[in-house]
Formats: sequence, C-alpha cells, structure tokens
Amino acid sequence: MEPGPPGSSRPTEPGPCLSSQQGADQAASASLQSAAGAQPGRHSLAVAAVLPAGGCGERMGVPTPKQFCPILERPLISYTLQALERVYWIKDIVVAVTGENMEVMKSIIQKYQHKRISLVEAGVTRHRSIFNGLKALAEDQLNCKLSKPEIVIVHDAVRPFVEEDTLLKVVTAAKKHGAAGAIRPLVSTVISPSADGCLDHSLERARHRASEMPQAFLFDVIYEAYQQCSDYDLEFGTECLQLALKYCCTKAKLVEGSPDLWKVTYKRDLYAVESIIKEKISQEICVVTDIEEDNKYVSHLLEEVLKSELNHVKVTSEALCHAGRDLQQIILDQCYNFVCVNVMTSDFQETQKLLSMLEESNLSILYPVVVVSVHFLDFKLVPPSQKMESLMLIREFAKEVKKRNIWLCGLLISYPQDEQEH
Ligand SMILES: Nc1ccn([C@@H]2O[C@H](COP(=O)(O)OP(=O)(O)OP(=O)(O)O)[C@@H](O)[C@H]2O)c(=O)n1
Ligand SMILES: O=P(O)(O)OC[C@@H](O)[C@@H](O)[C@@H](O)CO
Repeated sequence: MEPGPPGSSRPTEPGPCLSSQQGADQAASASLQSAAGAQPGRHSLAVAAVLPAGGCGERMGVPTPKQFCPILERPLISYTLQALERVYWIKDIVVAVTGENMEVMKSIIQKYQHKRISLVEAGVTRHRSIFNGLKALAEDQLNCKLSKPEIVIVHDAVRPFVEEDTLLKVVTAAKKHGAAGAIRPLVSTVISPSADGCLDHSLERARHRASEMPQAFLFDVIYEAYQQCSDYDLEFGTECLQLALKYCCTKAKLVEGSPDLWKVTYKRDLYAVESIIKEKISQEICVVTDIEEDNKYVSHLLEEVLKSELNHVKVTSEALCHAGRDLQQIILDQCYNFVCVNVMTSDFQETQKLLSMLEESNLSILYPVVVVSVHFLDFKLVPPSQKMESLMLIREFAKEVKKRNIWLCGLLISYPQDEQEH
C-alpha cells in the first residue's frame, strides 16, 4: 500500500480554510456518536472511507480517466475528496488508484492540500479496488498509519456532491443494521429483455429504486463479504450491498438520498458538475469598503439588484478598517466573490489589502476567487482619461493574482459629485 504524501495520513486540519466547518462537524460528530450508541470522548466511533478511483472512464469517451478530468481547472476527484474532508469524523480516506495514476494522485493531494488521504493500488474491477482499500484498513501493515475502523464508507470518487447529512444517515444506519446505502427513485423503467431481444417483462418502477452511493458497513461485515466473494462477483458485480447480503446475510438499510448523489459517467455529466459548482460558489458575495456606513448602503443596493438575477444570494459587508477579523470569518466560511469598493482611499489601497488577505488564506486553492475592484470618479474634478490611466495598474495586479486562481477585474463608476449630493 502506498502511504499518502508526508503529513497526509493523520487527521489534522480537514483541508484549507475549513476550520470554521470544524465546529459544525464536531456537532455532527457528537450526534453521530450518540446516534450510533457511542459516547463522545469515551468511545468514539471510528469511521473511515474507501474511494474507488481506479477506473478508465470508458463511457466518458476521453483519454483522461474521468476522476481526473478538470472542472474549473481542478480534477473532479479533488471535489469529492474535499466533500469528505469537510466531514470531521471521517478519520481516514483510502483512495484506490492505478499504479500509472499514483503520481498524478499524489500531486493532486499536494496541490489542493488534501488531508487524511492514503493511496492503495486499484484492482482491475471496481470490487477489487474496493477490496484493496479494505485490506489496507484491515491489516496492521508495517509503516502503515491506518487503523481498522468500526464503520467504513464506500463512495465512488466520481460522485462529488456528497453531503455530511447523507453520510451521517448511512453510517448511523450501518451501525445498527450492519450495512446501509443511499437510494434514489428510478427515472427510467427497468425492463428485462428476452433472449431474442424483445421485451420479456418490465419491473414496476414505483416498487424499485436506483442504488447510489455513499454506502456504509460495519467493517467486519463488508471485509468478510469480500474475503468470501467469488471471482465471478469480484469480476462482474456492481453492488456492495448485495455482497453483504449474499456472503454475510446482512440486509442493508436503504436510505433516501438527495438528487445530487449521481455518478459522473458520460461527458455531459462533466458539464452538469461544472454548472452545479458554479451555482454553489456564486451564491454569496462579500462587499468590502473602507467606510462602515458606505458598506451597508452599497451592500443593500447590490443585494436588491442581484436578487433579481440570482435565485438566492447573500451579500455580507465588511469594512477592511476592522483589520478584517470579520472578513477572515467570511473567507473561512468560503465566500468566493468579493466587491471591493474604493471610496476614500487611493486607487488600489483597499483592493490590495483584500488581495493580500485572500492570498494568505489559501482560499483560492479549491475554487477560483472573483474580486471586482470598484472605483468612483467625479468627472467634473478628474478627467476620465486621467483616472483611467491610473487604473491601468489593475491589469498588472490581475496578471499577478491570476497565478493564484484569483480573478480580478475593475469597475469605474463616473458621476458628478454635486448631483450625487442632492
Ligand atoms: N477497476 C476499477 C473500475 C472502476 N473504479 C472506480 O469505481 C467508480 C465507479 O465506477 P465507474 O463509473 O464504472 O467508473 P469507470 O469504470 O471508470 O467507468 P467506465 O465503466 O465508463 O469505464 C469510479 O470512481 C471508478 O474510478 C475502480 O476504482 N476500479
Ligand atoms: O457499475 P459502475 O461501476 O458504473 O457503478 C458502480 C456503482 O456506483 C453502482 O453499481 C451503484 O449503483 C452502487 O453500487
């Protein structure tokens, strides 16, 4: 088994800029422990995850295996890892990748500062990849920092939209029933063809469900099932819940999942992922200015305008003169869009302060950060051409910060001051 990169195999911070999530996760952790019969602090429930990521993505129809296909210039698997890292009580995440993709995977872990990740060699089928992940958790191998969990989550690396509440539900159910899995209503009806390629019969759609991920198991149940598994099942099986039933007589509890649990399979799914991510990260905007009262007024106006454009938007305000303590929290809460209003200061002073804070926070490692630098011009005092000239510097700033995934643009608003005062 390949240990993860240095500093990656023991739970420290759950990834960049997420520490504010920790409080919420600790609350979830407490509810998990109590729901699962464990007592916080005394006997915590050890939970690990296995992510099969060793496929070639044949149905995607592109040379790059789909788990490594870029979404907003970041590999798909990184979003799934981030989703699991946000869950404080998952102590270890074991990812199964092919030998040829091991270095690519290590570079992704390094670049996006993923934590608690260990890598194992994938198998020639998904079941074999999962089995390899379980072996890594089961055996106290030399120099292995992994310990056997009580509960193991299995989740496809190409299902990036997994939320903590779904994970909590399947883990809690697995603790009680031995196995649990997320399900969704069928969209198409399932039919059974006859040998001559005609309809033999169809299944009543309302009485059937689609099996999705995440799934969770008592570790001993699923590990035993894989150890007993026939070669045929390892080769052609697609359902872990079935292995628990067939080899351990364990009937999985089925948990209704959210619509976002679908698996990225075809090229169109990449476009869907990108649209969903863009929508998620564009819903919150932070207005930053150097004057407190200006903040509220500008923020209110902006919120009213944006609400007519976006289905829901949250505009928060922060005056940088507070040394940004509230802004730090806004960044930690993962706001990715900033409007920096330069009213009183020299052209870029506020914007530069904000850019420095954003660069120090590493926020833009995970998603692009957008900063709109707003400048006002009283064209009766200053000829627009002169003001524009002084603002050209923004192009240099923009080139520099783009290297750190911060997208900076300028907005010049010119109006006669005296008219504005009426
Ligand atoms: N030998 C394999 C095959 C698949 N997987 C993983 O299992 C998950 C779900 O499988 P699937 O959607 O079938 O992925 P691929 O096999 O890559 O897709 P395809 O069938 O189109 O080739 C993916 O994260 C995939 O990387 C794996 O770990 N090992
Ligand atoms: O068969 P695939 O490898 O595409 O998908 C594997 C699993 O995601 C799929 O079987 C789910 O229905 C849950 O088990």
